[in-house]
Amino acid sequence: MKRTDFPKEFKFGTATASYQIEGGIEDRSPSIWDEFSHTPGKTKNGDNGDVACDHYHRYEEDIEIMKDIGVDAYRFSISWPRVMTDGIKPNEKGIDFYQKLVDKLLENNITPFITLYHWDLPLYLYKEKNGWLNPDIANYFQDYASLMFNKLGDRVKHWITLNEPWCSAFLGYFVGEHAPGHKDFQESFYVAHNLLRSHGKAVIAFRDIVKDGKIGITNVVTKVESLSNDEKDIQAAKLVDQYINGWYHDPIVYGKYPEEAVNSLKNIKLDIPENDFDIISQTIDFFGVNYYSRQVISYDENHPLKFKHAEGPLPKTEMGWEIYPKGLYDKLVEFNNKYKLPLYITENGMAGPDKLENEQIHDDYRINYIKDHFKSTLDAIKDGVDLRGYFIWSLMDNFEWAHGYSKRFGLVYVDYNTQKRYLKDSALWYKNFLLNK
Ligand SMILES: OC[C@@H]1[C@@H](O)[C@H](O)[C@@H](O)c2[nH]c(CCc3ccccc3)c[n+]21
Repeated sequence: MKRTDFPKEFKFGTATASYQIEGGIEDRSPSIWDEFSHTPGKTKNGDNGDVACDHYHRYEEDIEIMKDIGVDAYRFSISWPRVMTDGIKPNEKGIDFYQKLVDKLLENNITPFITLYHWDLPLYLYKEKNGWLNPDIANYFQDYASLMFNKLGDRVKHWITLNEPWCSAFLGYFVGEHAPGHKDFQESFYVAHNLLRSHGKAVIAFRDIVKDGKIGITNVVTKVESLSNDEKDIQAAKLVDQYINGWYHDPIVYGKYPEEAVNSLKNIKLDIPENDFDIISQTIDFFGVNYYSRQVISYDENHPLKFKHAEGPLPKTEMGWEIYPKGLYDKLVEFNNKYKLPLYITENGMAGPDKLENEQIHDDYRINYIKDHFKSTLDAIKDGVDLRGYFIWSLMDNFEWAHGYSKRFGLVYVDYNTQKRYLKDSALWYKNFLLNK
């Protein structure tokens, strides 16, 4: 498989997120992830993003590395608390950082794709305004989005409103594994709804400000399969697919939540003002798909959503996620048929047992993972999927949320003691692939 097997305009890239790589906390106000990671017991080894990959001070070097690898595009997120103090007052120093970042990318012919929200909500908005639980958060988000569109929209034409609202709502407000660490089932549905309303308000602003731009939303897209042919397991898997995938895609395209999932939530209040879906279902230009693996589901009476995860038999990554490239093909074809929107794979990659030896990292497992998922991508394109790009997660090893720095997803290895970067064999492979070798 060669690069020229893909459409000429297809964009190959790599991706990161602000809290996971920037550090530079001295020049920004705090986010919910600063408070969460500094709370004992919340992250592995008490790791936090205070320094991370020190990208805030090393962004020029990191762009040089991307140039060397030869990527067409780079997906990164803006730190809301960096560009607006407490999420409210524009901070010119923070805005200036992203101005320089964008200009340096463009100088190197790397197309910027900006994610407005990749989980680092300004702490003030959480503490004083109740964060995503407050319907008014959509106005704060629209103000933030408008500021960024006005400041960067002349040069940045590809925007993603939210990264994985499912994670923000479910992991942040029900499971409690992510910031702000709530464990309230009902809250997680209010949060999901306010995230979608915020998305819609940002799209409305975008249409006024960046008339020649493209905007979408990225969600985790997981292939959900039933553990058995037992009717209960099949039904449980179908509902999980609706809770994770449908819940964040159907309202945007169809203007309503998935019916069976709604009906299954007997004791969940979803008292929704009628025009909310008019806001949420603003036309978008693409869906971003973050694909990593599948979930094997069986029925479980004791779970509020009546399901439990089953251990699949396939080889797994360091995250314990099965390696399942067929799932990517299946979801791309399904989404293409169901939503009829252009798609970007905004994240795909793996955490590996990466070891630095003689300034090299031999990650053949990651090369094979990427090749297998590229193959699924090419098969989907050949079968008619309107797929426009693929961003490998991640450019470099970084802060992996509750796992801290214990999980390495990068094409580039980061020695956190020295902040030195080392291209892994997978980065060298990607470089040759992009040269069509
Ligand atoms: O876990 C690898 C990456 C994160 O580093 C990204 O920030 C995030 O966008 C992202 N999403 C997923 C799939 C959903 C998921 C997120 C966190 C934990 C478990 C599953 C994997 N990843």
